[in-house]
Amino acid sequence: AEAPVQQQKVAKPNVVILATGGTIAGSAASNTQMTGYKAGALGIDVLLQAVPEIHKVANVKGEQISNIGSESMNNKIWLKLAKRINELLAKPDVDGIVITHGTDTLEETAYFLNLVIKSDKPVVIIGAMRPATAISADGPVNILNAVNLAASKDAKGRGVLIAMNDNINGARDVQKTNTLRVDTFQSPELGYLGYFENGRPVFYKATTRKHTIDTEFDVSNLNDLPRVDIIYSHVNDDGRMAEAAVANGAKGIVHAGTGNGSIHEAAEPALYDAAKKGIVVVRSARVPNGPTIESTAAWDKAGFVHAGTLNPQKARILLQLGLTKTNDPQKISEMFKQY
Ligand SMILES: NC(=O)C[C@H](N)C(=O)O
Repeated sequence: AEAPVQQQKVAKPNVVILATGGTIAGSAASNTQMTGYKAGALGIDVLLQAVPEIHKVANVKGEQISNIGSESMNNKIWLKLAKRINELLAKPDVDGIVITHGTDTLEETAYFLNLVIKSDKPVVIIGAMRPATAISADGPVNILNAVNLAASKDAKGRGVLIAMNDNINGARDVQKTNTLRVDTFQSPELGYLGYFENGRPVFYKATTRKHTIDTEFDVSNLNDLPRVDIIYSHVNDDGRMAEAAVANGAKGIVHAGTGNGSIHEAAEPALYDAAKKGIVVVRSARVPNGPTIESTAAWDKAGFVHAGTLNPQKARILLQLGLTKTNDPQKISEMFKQY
């Protein structure tokens, strides 16, 4: 008689979900209420109970890092989150991470982690536009897709990924593009990296910009990040906001300029003064698409750095991390070409 075939049990990947708050953990008085709810009201256990299907895909453990609306995200939670992810991913028995987050600053946290996580294992960040209590809440399917992605070998080495509305976006290029709709996360300039097909992640593209294990940034000894302010330019801009940034101890200024990062002539003197004091000034644009490129104006001669396709809020993060290494504008300019 033939020997019985040994049932080979394939071990499921181990995924840790770190919850930070947001609408995905939001609770409203009724299932038709889509706004005016309390963000960050439900704990990680309640979120995961809504999606028992994740346990077929992976061994899932949840941890609560914070429970806030992401409009109130801060350096302290960022550093706690990054350090915890680095600690978890250093363990051989952790295969991937999912972070639940509010959508308002999700693109910022994603890019920050993209630059400071020291592992090529998958890190996926998600949120929701409808509270967990809403009819057709988008959180549960985003959680299921995210666990599939974090458990997938294909997601390795691609930087931090955003898994919302059946699309995969990369942390560097993703933006929240709509205040209310569930298809708000797009990479308008450079496009999606892939899609979910029946929950299975399928990649079509990868970023060529450096991230995770290839960056020079290390948060392990940081307890705070340098202050960098964003100044939004407009008609009749007069440079007072730049003066205020300097007076309040900014180490860097991101100027969200008009057009291709243009600066109002009345605001120029305050920014030149800031640069003379050793504050690094980055020119970015308030226009949602297109790069901010070098300029023949006196701006480049004053040492202002141009942000490329990073929007002001992402340029701010790269400048914060750059300033942990140097305050030489030329070296920071090199970083803007690589990351
Ligand atoms: N959809 C959301 O998650 C918005 C919420 N204000 C947050 O960012 O926490």
